[in-house]
Amino acid sequence: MEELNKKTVPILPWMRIPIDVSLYEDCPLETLPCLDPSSILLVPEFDISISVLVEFLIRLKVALQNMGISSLFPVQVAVWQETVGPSSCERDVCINSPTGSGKTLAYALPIVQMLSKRAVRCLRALVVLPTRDLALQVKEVFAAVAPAVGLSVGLAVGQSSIDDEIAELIKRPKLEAGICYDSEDISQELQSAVDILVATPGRLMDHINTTKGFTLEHLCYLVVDETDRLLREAYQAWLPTVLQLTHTNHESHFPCVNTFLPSTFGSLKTIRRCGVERGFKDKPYPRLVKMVLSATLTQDPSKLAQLNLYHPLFLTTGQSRYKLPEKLESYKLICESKLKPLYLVALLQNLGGEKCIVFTSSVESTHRLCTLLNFFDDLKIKIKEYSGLQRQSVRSKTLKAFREGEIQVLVSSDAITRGMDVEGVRNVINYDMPPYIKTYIHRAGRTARAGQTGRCFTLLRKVEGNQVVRLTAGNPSPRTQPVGCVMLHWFTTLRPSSAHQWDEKRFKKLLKKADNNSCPVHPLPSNLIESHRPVYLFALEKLKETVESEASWKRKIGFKYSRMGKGKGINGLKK
Ligand SMILES: Nc1ncnc2c1ncn2[C@@H]1O[C@H](COP(=O)(O)OP(=O)(O)OP(=O)(O)O)[C@@H](O)[C@H]1O
Repeated sequence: MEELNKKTVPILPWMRIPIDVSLYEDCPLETLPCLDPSSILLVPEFDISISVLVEFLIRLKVALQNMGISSLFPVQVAVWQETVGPSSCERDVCINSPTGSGKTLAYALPIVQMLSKRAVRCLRALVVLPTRDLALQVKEVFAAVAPAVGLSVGLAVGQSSIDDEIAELIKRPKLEAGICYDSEDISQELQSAVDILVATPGRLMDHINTTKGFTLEHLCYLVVDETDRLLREAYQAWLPTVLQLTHTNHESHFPCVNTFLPSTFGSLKTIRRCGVERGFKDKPYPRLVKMVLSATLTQDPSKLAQLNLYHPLFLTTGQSRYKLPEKLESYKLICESKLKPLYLVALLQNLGGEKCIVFTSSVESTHRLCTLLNFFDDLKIKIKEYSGLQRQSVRSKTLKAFREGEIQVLVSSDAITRGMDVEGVRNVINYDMPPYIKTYIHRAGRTARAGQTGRCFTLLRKVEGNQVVRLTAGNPSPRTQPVGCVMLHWFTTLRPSSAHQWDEKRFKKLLKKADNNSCPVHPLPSNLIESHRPVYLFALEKLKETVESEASWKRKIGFKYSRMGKGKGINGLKK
């Protein structure tokens, strides 16, 4: 169902009549409707004085300019027009827009603008993202614009202890000396310290279940970013829980919801109060507006049904379902399976130390490949791994160094790089061919962002038929085979089903699902490849020693490598 041909008509009727974002153009901030202070006189429904609002709009524009933004991108203009203004947000919004097209600001700016009219502080916007690094990235965007209009942004991702996080999110009443309040009474007085919360599902559920004073009853906006990824993972039923807690009627649309809600949930269950109490004049029940986004938004009705969307408005770019960034150039390199690392080294040298992300198919091969590459001292490129097997603190440190340019090459598996926005990434290399077009889109989308140019290289294995049969039939154990064979086993996943089909053929089929699918061969000078061969052989020997010593160390400390390696990393992320 997911890998539909690009010409397939969506099943859901509202997806068949989209708003085409490609018909919009960049819009300078000066001419953006409703960001111009004079335009607010046309919209007389505020809880704060007009003069304060005018001041806010001026400050919001300055905040955007301080971010280096002088005009809005097409998707941002389209979402702005559909969400801000007199007919604001009567419908939920689904956005399918290419990687790097500016989806974060597309929802952050309207939310901040709309909430600038609020009179009292309470949690009104919740943004959910699948990973901590992504949540941090999105929080930075909100933090750059929200304070300009007096809004406060919080983060719930488990980066700090739960107590520290609660202290940031909940404002406690000042206790008078000598008076000891009952904790139950205090909960009546507690108030949100933030207007906007950016969260990962796990930590969000912790606060819903246990944090006194944490409530979603005032929520006006729910953003589900990287929707297709979040819908794949149930994460303690976070979505039905949030929808139940924000539902305005006494009748639940989710009759089954109570069956999985934790027992502590009962005391926190709230019926959303009327709008006047929440600081919205003349609107009895400001509806919860949902915004869902992805570069590869699912069209699967059963998956989208989980969101319980209200008259959804579908914004997409162009006719094709899968769209690559306009200035992305795709190239392929075809080589023998056992020479892939050698080609990669030559390619990295060819790219001359430009910022680059190398994608592999698993956390294990990420680790091995990165270890191997670091034996090539001549490369003079700082290379680090970034994978779900690492602790969050290690990952964050690596990402920071990559952002700051101390590291030039990041070797990574898929799970944690979706949505990652690192300035100056000029190249993406698919060391292992992506299995799906969606994977290709999200990997390639780490470059050619925000209208910049970028290149995506894919290494394809030229496997001889008899070689495949020999290897797959024998299934050689890395322990008993000579180094060359061991490496071949480690660096290539030869599946019997693919024995008859070269990567090239499968890759061509995969790319056909995207609009701009031309992918010429990237030539590498053979002398460049050959010049690394002696070090390659040495590096393979060193890698073997390293892997063996790591394995014995893990055995010693009782590390259950096989359990971690099969399907999930230590943080529960799929490989
Ligand atoms: N109007 C703008 N002018 C200039 N730069 C912008 C503008 N809007 C966004 N950007 C920049 O574009 C980059 C990509 O934005 P963003 O991360 O929101 O893309 P995205 O569509 O969410 O991508 P992905 O699908 O990969 O998550 C960011 O570096 C952001 O700062």
